[in-house]
Amino acid sequence: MVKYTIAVLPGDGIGSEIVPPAVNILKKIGIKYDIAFEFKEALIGGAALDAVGVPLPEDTLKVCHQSDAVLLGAIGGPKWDTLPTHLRPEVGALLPLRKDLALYANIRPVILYPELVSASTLKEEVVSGTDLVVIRELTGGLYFGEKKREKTATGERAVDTLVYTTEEIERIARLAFETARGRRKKLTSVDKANVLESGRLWRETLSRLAAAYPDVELEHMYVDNCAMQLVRAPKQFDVIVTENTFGDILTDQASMISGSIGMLPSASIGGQVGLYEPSHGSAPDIAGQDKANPLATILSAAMMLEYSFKQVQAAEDIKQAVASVLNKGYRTGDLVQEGKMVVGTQEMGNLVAGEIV
Ligand SMILES: NC(=O)C1=CN([C@@H]2O[C@H](COP(=O)(O)OP(=O)(O)OC[C@H]3O[C@@H](n4cnc5c(N)ncnc54)[C@H](O)[C@@H]3O)[C@@H](O)[C@H]2O)C=CC1
Ligand SMILES: CC(C)CC(=O)C(=O)O
Ligand SMILES: [Mg+2]
Repeated sequence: MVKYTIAVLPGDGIGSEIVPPAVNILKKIGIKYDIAFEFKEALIGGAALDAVGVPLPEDTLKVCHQSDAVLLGAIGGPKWDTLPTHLRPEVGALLPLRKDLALYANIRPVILYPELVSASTLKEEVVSGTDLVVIRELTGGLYFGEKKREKTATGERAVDTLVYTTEEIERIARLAFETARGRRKKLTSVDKANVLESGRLWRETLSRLAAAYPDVELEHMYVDNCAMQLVRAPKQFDVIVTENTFGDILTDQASMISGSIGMLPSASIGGQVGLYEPSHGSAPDIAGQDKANPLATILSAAMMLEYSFKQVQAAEDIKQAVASVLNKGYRTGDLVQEGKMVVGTQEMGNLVAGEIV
C-alpha cells in the first residue's frame, strides 16, 4: 500500500466548507485504490492570525514541507483587510507559502462540462467545447517585486515593481511548451511587450525557446487583447502562458466560460511539494451559509492525484464523479440553471463522494 501525507489548510471564509468534501473524496479514493492518506490540518491566513498572531505560522510551513502535497481552501477576508500589508493573509501567508515551496507554475484548466453550457453567461456557440489551460507564473512578477509607500509634499507615493529574469521566464515557458506538446500543440504567450520592459524580455525568451519546440505553434498576444479574445472566441486557445498578475486576472475572467468561478481548480507545482487550491478566494459574502460550490476544490484534489501522486485513473474517477452529479441535474447556487436541483456545499460533496464506488 502506498502512503501519502497531505497538509490540509482550510484557511478563511468558505475554506472550512469546501475543503472537508474534498478530503472526504480523497478518503474514498484511498479505499478504492489502496492508498493510505494521512491528513494533517494546519492554520493559515486570518484563522492563523486570530489563533497565533501570524498569518503563516512556522508550524504550518513545517507541516507543508513534511507532506507530499498541500490542499488549501482560501484565505483572507474583510476582518484582516486593514492590517499592515505584510500581515495580511494574502501577502503575509499565501505569497510566501507559494515562494517557500518554490511553486513557480500555477496550472488552471478551463473546461466547460457539457451539462453547464447554459450556466455560462456567454452564448452556447461561443463556449461549448472550450478546453484550455492557463499556465500562470506564480513566484515572480508584479506580486513579488519590491513594494513601498513614501510620503510626498502633497500626499503619498506607492510603488510596486514587476521584475523577471531570463531564468524565471525560461522555466515557465518550458513547462508551457511541454504542456502544449501533450495537447493541441498551440501556445499563446500573453504579455504587455508594447509597454513593459519585462514583457519584452518575456516575448524574446519565448520566441528564442520556440526553436526547441518546432511542433508547437507559438503566438504572442497582448494581455488586453487576450482578455477580449477569451470572451469573443475562447475555443481558439489551447495553452496560455503568462505573468503572475495577468494570469490571476485572466483566469477569474475565464472561469465564467466554465459556468462559475466555483468550477475552476488549480495546481501549483515546481517544487518538492505541490499545492492544490481552487482558483477563487474565500467568498466572505456566502461564507458559513452552505452555499459555496465545492467542485473547484474537489477538482483540485483530482489534480493532486494526477500531478503529485501520478494516480491518473483515480483523478479520472473524480472528474467522472463530478460529471455524473452534474448530469443528474444537481447544482450549487452559483450554477443555477432552469429545471435543475439546487443543493448546498455539503450535499454536493456527498453526491460526488457517492459516485466513487
Ligand atoms: N487563493 C486565495 O486564497 C485567494 C484569496 N482571495 C481573497 O478572498 C477574499 C474575497 O475576495 P473576492 O475578490 O471577493 O473573490 P472571491 O473569489 O472570494 O469571490 C468572488 C465572487 O465569487 C463568488 N464565489 C467564489 N468562490 C465561490 C464558490 N466556490 N462557490 C460559489 N461562489 C463563489 C463569491 O461569492 C463572490 O461573489 C479576499 O480577501 C481576497 O483577497 C482572493 C482570491 C484568491
Ligand atoms: C490573493 C492573491 C494573492 C492570489 C489570487 O487571487 C489567486 O491566486 O488567485
Ligand atoms: Mg485570483
